[in-house]
Amino acid sequence: MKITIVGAGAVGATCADEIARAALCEELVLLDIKEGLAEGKALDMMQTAALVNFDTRITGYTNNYAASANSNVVVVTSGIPRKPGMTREELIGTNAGIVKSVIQNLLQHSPDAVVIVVSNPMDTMTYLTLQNAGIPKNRVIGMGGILDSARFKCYLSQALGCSPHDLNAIVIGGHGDTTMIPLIRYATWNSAPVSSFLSEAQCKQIVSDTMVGGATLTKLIGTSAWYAPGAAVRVLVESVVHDQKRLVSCCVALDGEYGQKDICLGVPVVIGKDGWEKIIDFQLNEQEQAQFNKSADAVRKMNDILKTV
Ligand SMILES: NC(=O)c1ccc[n+]([C@@H]2O[C@H](COP(=O)([O-])OP(=O)(O)OC[C@H]3O[C@@H](n4cnc5c(N)ncnc54)[C@H](O)[C@@H]3O)[C@@H](O)[C@H]2O)c1
Ligand SMILES: O=C(O)C[C@H](O)C(=O)O
Repeated sequence: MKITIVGAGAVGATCADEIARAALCEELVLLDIKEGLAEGKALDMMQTAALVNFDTRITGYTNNYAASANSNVVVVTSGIPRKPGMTREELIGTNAGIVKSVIQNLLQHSPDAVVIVVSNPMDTMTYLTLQNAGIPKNRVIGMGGILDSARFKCYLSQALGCSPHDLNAIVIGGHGDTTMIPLIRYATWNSAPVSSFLSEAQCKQIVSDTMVGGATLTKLIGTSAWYAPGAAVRVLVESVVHDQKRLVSCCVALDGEYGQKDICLGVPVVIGKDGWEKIIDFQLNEQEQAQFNKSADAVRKMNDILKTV
């Protein structure tokens, strides 16, 4: 098994660390445009192998896509992160060009890979990837909803005073401060609806905290997050590598599902060895469907900007 991660910055390096420690592949390639960065981070991580006991060979390269040849999974984290006060959408002008060229280079050497898109604005970068990759839609997965769902569970566990492991909660829609839809109606504490234990005001607060989860971290840190994003990518990669069929929220191409077409947006999907296998219909109620449609409208507007950048 071979995995390549492009972008050896905060998120890319954390993904590599998580994937190596979980022993998901024999070969892990880290690529960056910045001279020496991927080489250095790969070497640093290899020096943890004897301490944390993994056998993955991690190598780093500057712009050498030949080294990524025949990867089974590729993860795209290259691009700029936002700064406090910015939205993810503001990154489109810089990141669209980066993602487009990175995808072309990657697929030239690994035409059969499953592609995981992380760079922001992620929904639009996933759409851009799908438009340019020329590979089956099931092999293009945007990472966002799985991270947002983990944040949702974090806030729920704090309010309930419970273990996040005992929670089931999912966020669908766009991966944006205003486009995310935490499905509170479906959130359960080991099968019991969380609304049985939390007031309406508490539920509302958790939903709004979840939606701005990334912005809150960006304000605190000065740049965007990497630990939970890296762990979220690892869960997706694990489900592909071990054909686990995990049901998680990911950004995928919709063709009529959830009432939307010609767009990539977060929905519950089953992830297996060939990418996302099927979309699961959670039967949204009228209000949730209206929120989903509004989210799609906003993401579609962002996708339109691709024509001009
Ligand atoms: N989808 C998500 O849930 C999610 C979560 C966290 C971060 N992100 C996004 O991921 C991206 C990376 O965030 P980060 O914190 O790692 O940023 P970072 O600045 O730490 O790292 C980005 C890396 O990309 C590299 N890069 C830039 N252009 C490149 C190119 N053409 N080829 C190869 N490498 C290139 C840079 O040199 C840098 O090392 C940002 O766009 C951020 O918004 C998304
Ligand atoms: O918030 C960001 O800009 C980065 C990422 O999308 C996140 O949710 O952590």
